[in-house]
Amino acid sequence: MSGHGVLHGVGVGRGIAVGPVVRVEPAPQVAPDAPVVRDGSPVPTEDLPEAVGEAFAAVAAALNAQAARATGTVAEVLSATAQMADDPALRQQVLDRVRGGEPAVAAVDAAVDGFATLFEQAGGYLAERVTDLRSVRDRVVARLAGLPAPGVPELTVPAVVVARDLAPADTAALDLDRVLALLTEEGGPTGHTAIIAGQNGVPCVVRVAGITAVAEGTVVGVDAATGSVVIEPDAQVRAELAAKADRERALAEDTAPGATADGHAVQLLANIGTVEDAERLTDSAAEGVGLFRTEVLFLGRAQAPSVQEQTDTYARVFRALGERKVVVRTLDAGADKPLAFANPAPEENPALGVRGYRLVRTVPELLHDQLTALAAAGAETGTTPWVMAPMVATAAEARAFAAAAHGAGLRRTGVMVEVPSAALRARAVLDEVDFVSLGTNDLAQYTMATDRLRGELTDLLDPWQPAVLELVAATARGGEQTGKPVGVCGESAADPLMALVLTGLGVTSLSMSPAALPAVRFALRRHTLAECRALAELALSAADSVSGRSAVRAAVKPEVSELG
Ligand SMILES: C=C(OP(=O)(O)O)C(=O)O
Ligand SMILES: [Mg+2]
Repeated sequence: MSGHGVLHGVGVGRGIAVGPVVRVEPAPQVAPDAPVVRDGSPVPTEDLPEAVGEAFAAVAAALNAQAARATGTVAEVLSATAQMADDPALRQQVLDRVRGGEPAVAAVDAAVDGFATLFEQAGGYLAERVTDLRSVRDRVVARLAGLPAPGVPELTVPAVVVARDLAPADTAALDLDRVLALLTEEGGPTGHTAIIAGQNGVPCVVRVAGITAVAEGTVVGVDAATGSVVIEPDAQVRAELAAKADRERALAEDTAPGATADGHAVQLLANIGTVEDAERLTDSAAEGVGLFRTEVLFLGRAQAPSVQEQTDTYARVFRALGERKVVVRTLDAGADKPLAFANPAPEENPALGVRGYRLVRTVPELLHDQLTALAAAGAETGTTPWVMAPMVATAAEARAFAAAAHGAGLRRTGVMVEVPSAALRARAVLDEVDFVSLGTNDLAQYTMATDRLRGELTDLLDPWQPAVLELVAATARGGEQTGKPVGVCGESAADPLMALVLTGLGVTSLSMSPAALPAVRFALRRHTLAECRALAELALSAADSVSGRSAVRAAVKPEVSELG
């Protein structure tokens, strides 16, 4: 591909976009004694208190205006931050310090640090608001120093959003309807930002070296399947991208259930996080939902939503899916998805701590209320949800979860296999529940002892690592021995080549971001089960992840290897 240069990163799912870059400005690097600037000139000392007051007021007004134009979670995140900027106690402390002769930026930093410490000590709801406080700090300091406002910009036209990395709160504040693509310099392909982008059908490429140096307004062409970003694509590149987008649309015309060339059924399902995601599936060929990440409903809250609110939300999802299967995952808080009310105390190793199903040890009412709400929503809509727990390590945990779910009136129970111990003991786990679903994002993290949020270790986190595939194979064997379904709902299911390997290993359903379904369906349709088994053998016997993927790529039908 040509243009004024091509940058490469790790693509998430599939999708193509061409559009102008809008940058998420990073937190300003401003010295504590930097001068306060207004209209390009330094503000005299006697006017500093007025300038500081004006900076806080302007930040609050801008956030409120942005909130008023937004809806849902975006509006909530923005107005919570606006309230902080309007807080009289915070402003007073800064003004007192400035009147006492402290430089303005140092005064803002000191007052914010003081409040942040108090909030952190108070824990719970207040601790969660430290992020809002820091974001107010960054905006006020930027304004005082005469720099552009940091954080997520308001999008007036559809654009390609570029950031160093995005926190879940930043992503929540994005108006995804206007985001053509999301590009980050850092971050990892299984981080929450990438996942939210994937679920909303937004093409996303992470770890794009050099992308933050691209100027605002530059037009870029993004191809998530190949992880490439063309700077100022010429007419030929634009035509190639448009043709590729057309091919993707043509693939989507096949809406028959997932199956290999010889008719071996592999259910093709969608990953969702919200009611809106479920509603978008109305016209999709997805055979159902293989992973409903319920924590999105809990994110950014001071307290867990009530049983009634949860029931209403789950019922809306079940109604949107009608007769189709819905696999709901109970709250997976902790580690990469922290929630103040579920994880109040900081942990040294949160990924190895009290997260996922383990929360039942510390806040059992969370699981109890959620199961109650799921059962009520099932009864209200006449559906039988499949309900599974995340981060289960032992058969005993699977048994306890199934008992709790049955006690609440739920009939179909399962667990995620994300920890090597559960994969190695898959048969014993499956003796306790009706199904399992492999979370390959976490399974790779725990198998390879590699933090999934450390983007620079992506090579180790690769689901093509033969060790990870061995554990998938062990889990699938457990499924064959017990005659129970074994799905995959990690990001790896979205890779058409990997989908063939997973099928060959004995996986019975694949769940992914909806945009990835057509290519996976196409790949399956072009290979028999025996061919998938041979591909699985190639991947398992490879020396490493890179040679495994290349060997599989060289062995598949050419029209599938061309998918990228
Ligand atoms: C599907 C998974 O769960 P999450 O990405 O939400 O942790 C996984 O770990 O693969
Ligand atoms: Mg997981």
